[in-house]
Amino acid sequence: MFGGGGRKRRDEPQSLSQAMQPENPPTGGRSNVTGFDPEGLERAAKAARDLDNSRNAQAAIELIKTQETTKQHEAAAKRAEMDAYAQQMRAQNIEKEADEARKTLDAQTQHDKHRMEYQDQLERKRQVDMLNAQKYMQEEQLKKQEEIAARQEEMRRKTAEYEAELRTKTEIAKARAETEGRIAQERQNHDLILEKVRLEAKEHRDTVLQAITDGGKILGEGLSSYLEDTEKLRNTALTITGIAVGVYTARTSIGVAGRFVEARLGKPSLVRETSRLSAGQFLRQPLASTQRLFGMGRKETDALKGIVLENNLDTQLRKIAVSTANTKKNRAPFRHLLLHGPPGTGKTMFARSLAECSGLDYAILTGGDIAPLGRDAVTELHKLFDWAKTSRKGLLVFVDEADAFLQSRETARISEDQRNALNAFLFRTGTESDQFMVVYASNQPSQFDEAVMDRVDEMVEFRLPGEDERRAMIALYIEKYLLNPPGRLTKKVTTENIADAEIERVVKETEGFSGRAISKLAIAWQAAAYGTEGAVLDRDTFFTTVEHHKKSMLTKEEWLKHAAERAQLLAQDR
Ligand SMILES: Nc1ncnc2c1ncn2[C@@H]1O[C@H](COP(=O)(O)OP(=O)(O)OP(=O)(O)O)[C@@H](O)[C@H]1O
Repeated sequence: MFGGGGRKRRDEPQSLSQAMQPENPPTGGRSNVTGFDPEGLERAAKAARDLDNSRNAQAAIELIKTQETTKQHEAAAKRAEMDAYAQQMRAQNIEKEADEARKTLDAQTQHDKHRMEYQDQLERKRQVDMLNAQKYMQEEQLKKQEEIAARQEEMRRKTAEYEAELRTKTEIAKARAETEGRIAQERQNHDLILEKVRLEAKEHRDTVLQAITDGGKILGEGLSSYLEDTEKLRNTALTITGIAVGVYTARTSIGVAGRFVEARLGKPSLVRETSRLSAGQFLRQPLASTQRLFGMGRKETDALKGIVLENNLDTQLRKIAVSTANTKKNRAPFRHLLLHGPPGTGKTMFARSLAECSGLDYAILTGGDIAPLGRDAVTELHKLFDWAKTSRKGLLVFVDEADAFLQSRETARISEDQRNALNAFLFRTGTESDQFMVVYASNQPSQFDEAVMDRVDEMVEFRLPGEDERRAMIALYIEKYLLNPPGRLTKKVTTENIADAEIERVVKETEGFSGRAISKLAIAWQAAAYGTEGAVLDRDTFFTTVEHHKKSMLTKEEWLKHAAERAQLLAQDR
């Protein structure tokens, strides 16, 4: 190609014989010095010459050339193949590299994710630690404040004692000085005083003698005229009898009032409401109170009056009421009850009614009142049970929201004071008693301490009212607040276009309502009616009020849900 077209190269042999010609032909014939035998070469040269001279030499050369070209083409094809192969390999390499890069990126992303998660965990942990530290600091602070308060109280007490002691000493010294002074003076004035006394005695004697003389004279005259007048005699007898009766009544009343004042003063602060008579009540309703005191009033016999319950629960509660009344009659030990279920389902109502029907007094306390009492809670609880023991009739102690106070000592985080209060409560309720029965009410009884659970003899579950119960409750409260409101002065409500179909619709719409919610709904109907001229409740207002109530209930539920979630998160963080 580079040799100038088809020109032959300078050293290229022109023929086969040339090609076979030895370059340096041996000069000295057959030499055996190197062991090389030239004869073969000569024969080959001769053969080549023969070939040159042959007619087919040119064709043979052409053939060789053609073969050579073919080989060159083959080599080129091979090269192209190799190039293609190299290309393919390069493409594969690129793909591999991309693959590797992707994997590296994935690994990097994963690593970053783990790092972020770890950082997040660290951050959470840091916050939890911070919260714990803050809590610890607050507790420490509180402890310190309590210690300071205790120290101050101690100092105040000591100062007061010291002051009292000083005051006493001063008083004694003053009294002594005064007495001594008076004695000295008395001694000095002795004669004068003697004279004065003598004169006073004489004067007194004269006055008395004169008075007796005058009195005798008047009395003699008066008595004789009085005895002669029978009208006056009868009047006198009546007056004396009246005075005697008055004195006797006053003495008895003072005794009774005294007993009530004592009872009132002794009422423990933990008791929020009680059926035991108080002095205030006695003064406000003397007649009713006296009747109650001596058990003269009309006694309720139906423990479930005004309480709407599903059939099974109704039966269970009636049995409890009968057995409690018999327990009291037979002076057997009372059984303790646990009433559990959602708020506003009638637990308190039943406890009150149970006490009334079984002839017991009742006292209502709330679990939430115990914690704020701090270390005084123990004393107050002892006071409560001591007071319970003084009840003549026997006392039903109703502990509302009991879970707030009787939480498990194992799981719940309760303070030392609460723990002591719980222990005091357990101590006082540990043995059977025929003086008081405890009725616990709770929305979350699962949080109770094991020992409290152990003290419960019977458990009763109150559920949200079903359709039938809601129907009965709506009827009950429509009667109570709209058609026949209690009290002579309360105005009756006139309903317009409200019949069974409307009530039925409300029964459906109030699904999920508690007894309390239904009674509040009836009160809202009443309020809406009182807002009109003539106290009328029409159909539209009837349903709008229900709608409004439902919305409020949903909002409340939302809030409660959020509060529960927040509490859960807090608990997790802890
Ligand atoms: N079963 C019911 N039948 C009739 N009225 C009911 C019933 N349940 C609740 N109510 C009404 O709801 C009011 C509140 O009921 P109660 O105080 O007995 O509920 P509770 O279960 O003790 O609630 P909490 O757990 O909040 O103390 C009652 O005064 C009454 O008007």
